Amino acid sequence: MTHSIAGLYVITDARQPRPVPLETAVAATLRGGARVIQYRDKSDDAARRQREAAGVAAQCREVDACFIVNDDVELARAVDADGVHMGRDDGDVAAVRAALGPDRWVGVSCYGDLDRARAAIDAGADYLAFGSMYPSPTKPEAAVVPLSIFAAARALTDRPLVAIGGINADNIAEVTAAGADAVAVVNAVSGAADIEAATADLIARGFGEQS
Ligand SMILES: Cc1ncc(COP(=O)(O)OP(=O)(O)O)c(N)n1
Ligand SMILES: Cc1ncsc1CCOP(=O)(O)O
Ligand SMILES: [Mg+2]
Repeated sequence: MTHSIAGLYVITDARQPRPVPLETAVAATLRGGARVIQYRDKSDDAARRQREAAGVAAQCREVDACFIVNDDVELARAVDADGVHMGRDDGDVAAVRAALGPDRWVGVSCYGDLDRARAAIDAGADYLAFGSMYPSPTKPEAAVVPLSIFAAARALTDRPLVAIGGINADNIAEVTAAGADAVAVVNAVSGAADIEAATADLIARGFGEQS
């Protein structure tokens, strides 16, 4: 497995029409220092998804950033992504692990559920995501999970732990202090007037200066 799941983990904005062209937004967040990018698009426009994911994959490859595809293992394989992220509605983790082989990341959403985390580990997950940590502007229906989930999850595994949901410049430091290895954001980056500066600011506040 190449790359690491650590630091700021930027998820692309699924809104259509896009407020900022996807390529422009990804280029800015990479310039700001993000080195984990997830392509997240909830539409059924397969041609656009394929085209966009291939474009983001190429942008990530240029700077050796890790590229993850949300939900869709076939798309991840088609664009030679570094991994896939799976939630509760996205299929069987063990089957995805087998389909992707040992060299690509399989990330699994555990929400606030440690039983789900145990099952994900047993099924071969490489990293575990927890959240929503705060009310999320992107997913307002998501239940909020206490910060103590990271200490509890750390007792289960050494795998990277990712925090997601409502994380911004004001609260990212308390999430990393609670034990998250990586912090996934949508709105704190894609909703910013200056995506490059917002990315650099989140990294500095959450992780200190990254090289
Ligand atoms: C890093 C990361 N963590 C959690 C999620 C959420 O996955 P899921 O619950 O499947 O919800 P959708 O993103 O598919 O709406 C994620 N995408 N990435
Ligand atoms: C996909 C997802 N899953 C839980 S919250 C969330 C959205 C995160 O977006 P934001 O960083 O804008 O709250
Ligand atoms: Mg999903």
